[in-house]
Amino acid sequence: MFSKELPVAIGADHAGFEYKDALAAYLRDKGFQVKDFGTNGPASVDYPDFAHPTAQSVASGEAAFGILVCGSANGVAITANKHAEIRAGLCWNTEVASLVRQHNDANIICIPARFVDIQTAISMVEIFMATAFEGGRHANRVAKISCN
Ligand SMILES: O=C(CO)[C@H](O)[C@H](O)[C@H](O)COP(=O)(O)O
Repeated sequence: MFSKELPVAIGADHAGFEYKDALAAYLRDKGFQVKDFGTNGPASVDYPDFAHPTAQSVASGEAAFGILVCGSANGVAITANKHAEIRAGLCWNTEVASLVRQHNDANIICIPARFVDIQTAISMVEIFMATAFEGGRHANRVAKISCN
């Protein structure tokens, strides 16, 4: 459902960088371009410093969609959703990863690295990428999300 013409934007803090790197390698193997906003090591960092540029890349249309990873995924989700054009959903299994596309037209998936294994993370990204927004009644709801 997402064009390979545009890169995938991906970012993480120190709790998520290993998952970020594994997901980036998976996506490149599948022929996607990846724009990696870091971080790139275990040194403690602040998740907004990585979530904001990732979200901006999606919001600007530079990236097709985004992936954000931190320990619980709450920090990166809260940060990304500060961008008016972003609908960032926290996902912990493949059913939720499908629903966040079907019902919420999410453009960023947020993954809790300390609470899911890497295979689940990869499977969630696969489902997220392959699932279309259902529109209909959901479009009316999504249209009401923005409050500014
Ligand atoms: O923002 C978060 C909490 O929702 C993320 O999970 C961070 O990764 C976490 O806060 C980092 O915690 P740490 O103790 O500094 O590693």
